Amino acid sequence: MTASIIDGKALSDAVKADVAKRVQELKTTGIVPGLAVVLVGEDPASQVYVRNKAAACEKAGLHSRVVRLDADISEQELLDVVHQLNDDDEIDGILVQLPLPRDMDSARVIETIAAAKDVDGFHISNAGLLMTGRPLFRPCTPYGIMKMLESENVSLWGAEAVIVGASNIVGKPMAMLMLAAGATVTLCNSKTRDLGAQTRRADVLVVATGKPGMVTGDMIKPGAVVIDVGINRNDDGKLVGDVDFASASQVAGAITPVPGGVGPMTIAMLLVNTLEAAERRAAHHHPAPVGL
Ligand SMILES: Nc1nc(=O)c2c([nH]1)NC[C@@H]1CN(c3ccc(C(=O)N[C@@H](CCC(=O)O)C(=O)O)cc3)C=[N+]21
Repeated sequence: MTASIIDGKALSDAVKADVAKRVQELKTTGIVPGLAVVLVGEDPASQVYVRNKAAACEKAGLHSRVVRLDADISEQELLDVVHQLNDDDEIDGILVQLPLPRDMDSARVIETIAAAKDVDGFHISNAGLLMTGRPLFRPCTPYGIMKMLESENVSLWGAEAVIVGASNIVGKPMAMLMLAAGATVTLCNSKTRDLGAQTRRADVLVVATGKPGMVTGDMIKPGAVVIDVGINRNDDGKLVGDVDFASASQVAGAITPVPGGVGPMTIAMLLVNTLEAAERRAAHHHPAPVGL
């Protein structure tokens, strides 16, 4: 069998075109959605992502602001910047690029972002809302994966979903979204005893470990849908996922490529979340009557 390739780039373009349309509608009410991206330090990979996010905002008509801070800034200075953005009426969404340098307490920084502006969905309030079935912001990567499965008509109702990697930003929220969609969810981690025995049960397999080539074709059930969240740069500078694409695509029914799979969807869903934050602001916004 040769898997069909799930085109995340094409779907992300469609999602962003829809966002652009809704942004134009919102602008007729006088509201422009605004995203602030805070980048601490000069990690080259982070620079690329931040540039891509700003470009995507511009193209869809959102206002974006990149706040660049020195790597040696104190945690308190970073918290002050976050407070200012919380109070800034032009900003609907705040994203602090992770990982933060050195000894900074990223949990403390994330908990300082106003939950209503936490378009990453990483704040404990948003994690709790998601877990209890009334999400405000869904974390962008798992949200994008749900969109991809929906667009491929993959039903999760009663399906076996196996997730490899239990991070707060991908694995755990992914499990919550798939559970809510009716899947029986298995969440594996680095201690899982026989990983292949778990992954071979999956109708839908999500791999988010940060280890290139971790999942190979022999670990996949024939015909399964395989979602590769990994973005690793190998020795010759090429981007590769956490799944060994060559062997996996011989067994899977459908698979996401790297690049051009999950990554572009993550950015598209960031725009969706920012738009929705602005739409909620519009719903609460009551301009003073003319003449008063
Ligand atoms: N607070 C926070 N929120 C994030 O969402 C966040 C973050 N921190 N830190 C870093 C990671 C990484 N991330 C990516 C998004 C898109 C692509 C993407 O579009 N990738 C392209 C390739 C880009 C390239 O060529 O390098 C693709 O897969 O096709 C990659 C990586 C968001 N992150």
